[in-house]
Amino acid sequence: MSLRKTLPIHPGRWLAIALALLLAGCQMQPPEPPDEDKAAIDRMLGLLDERLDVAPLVAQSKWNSGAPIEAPEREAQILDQVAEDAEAAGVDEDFARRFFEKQFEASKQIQRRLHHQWLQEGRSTFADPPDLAEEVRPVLDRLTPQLIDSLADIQRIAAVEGSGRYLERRAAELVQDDFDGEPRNVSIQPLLERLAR
Ligand SMILES: C=C(O[C@@H]1C=C(C(=O)O)C=C[C@H]1O)C(=O)O
Repeated sequence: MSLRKTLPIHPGRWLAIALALLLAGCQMQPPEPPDEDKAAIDRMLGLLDERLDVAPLVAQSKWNSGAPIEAPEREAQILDQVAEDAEAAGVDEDFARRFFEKQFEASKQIQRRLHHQWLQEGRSTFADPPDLAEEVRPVLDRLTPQLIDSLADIQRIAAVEGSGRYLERRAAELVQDDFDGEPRNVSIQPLLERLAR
């Protein structure tokens, strides 16, 4: 039996079939946010990465001074400022609060892991540790208003289809994956909860 008989499709039909397949393929692609929303998400992820990078400096400074990793009065002070700035930027206060609480958690996770590691290694003090109050906390304080501006962007694009999926994918590229990426996951969690898939 010839091929022509087993597959009796008129040559002209192939074009229609190819077009139909192409269209079906397009519909199967998950939606992507517009470029400017992608840029806003990338900006947020860059800031999260910068904030996580500060944690080892905090850990060094506390290793030398013996200060506790948990500093609840410092967290409360940041949250007061956050509440004020969030209101001015039109960011939902509960969202901002939860977001920063997760950033504290991620930072403390890194600090605890490092202290644990240094304890195991029997590490002595660092020769030239950064000063927590004078050098390290000011870096975090400079990031806070930038993060709040970025939260305003995130809030604006929260309903954009595919924004959560895009953030998750880009986090793997733009945010450090130290300690098996656990601090990264903690830091992006409040954003993933907010953004549409
Ligand atoms: C970074 C510090 O350690 C912890 C984490 C904080 C943060 O991420 O901003 C704030 C206070 C501490 O509970 C610090 O003491 O400054």
